[in-house]
Amino acid sequence: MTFSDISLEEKQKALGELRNIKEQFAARGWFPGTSGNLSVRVGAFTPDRFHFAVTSSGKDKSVHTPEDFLFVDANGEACETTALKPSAETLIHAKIYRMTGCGAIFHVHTVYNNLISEYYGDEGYVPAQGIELIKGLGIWEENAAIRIPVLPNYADIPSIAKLIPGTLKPEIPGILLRNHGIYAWGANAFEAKRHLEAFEFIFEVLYRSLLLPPRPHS
Ligand SMILES: CSC[C@@H](O)[C@@H](O)C(=O)COP(=O)(O)O
Ligand SMILES: [Zn+2]
Repeated sequence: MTFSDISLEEKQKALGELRNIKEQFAARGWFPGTSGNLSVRVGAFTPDRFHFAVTSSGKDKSVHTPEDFLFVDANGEACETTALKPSAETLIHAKIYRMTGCGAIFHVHTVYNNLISEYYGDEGYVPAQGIELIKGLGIWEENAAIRIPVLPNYADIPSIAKLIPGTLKPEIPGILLRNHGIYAWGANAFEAKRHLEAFEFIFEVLYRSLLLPPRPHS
């Protein structure tokens, strides 16, 4: 399937979803200082051939403009002639699509995901157990213990993308970059948003738990 085979309706639906998500996340303060990026896949998928709409690089994501998104292919190259630059982290999105075949990927920088990724960074994963919102990740096992992968935050994005196949765990729909932010994905925009919200809730619980004083002996 080429990009021009994908219906205009499907492309517009993807852009509408991105616009909605962008507005909601911006209202939560999840895009400080132009950070963060979003993408939604369109059309058919094979690991080597797919297309997605992605945020353009360096924009203020708290306002809507006609230059907010563009379509790219599996190599992160623009599908149409445009002056817009795709997100600097487009290759990370492309690698996650290639590995998972998912339908949407959302990346945000928050204080909680930064602090927790640094706290557990040396282990290479964030452990979590006994938090109800683990179910929001689609993991329904009783008292599930999960490990959320943490990758080093190299300045060279292809070097990060190369680590993804060895790091990504099929049952965990997200990866942290140390002291940077999280990538969360799902089969579609609804699911990717639910996963991202669940991760952020888990990080806040973990962080605040670290601050609780020891319980007095009873
Ligand atoms: C302005 S700090 C954030 C960037 O370095 C980057 O990590 C980021 O998330 C946004 O980059 P962008 O190219 O706008 O998609
Ligand atoms: Zn980032």
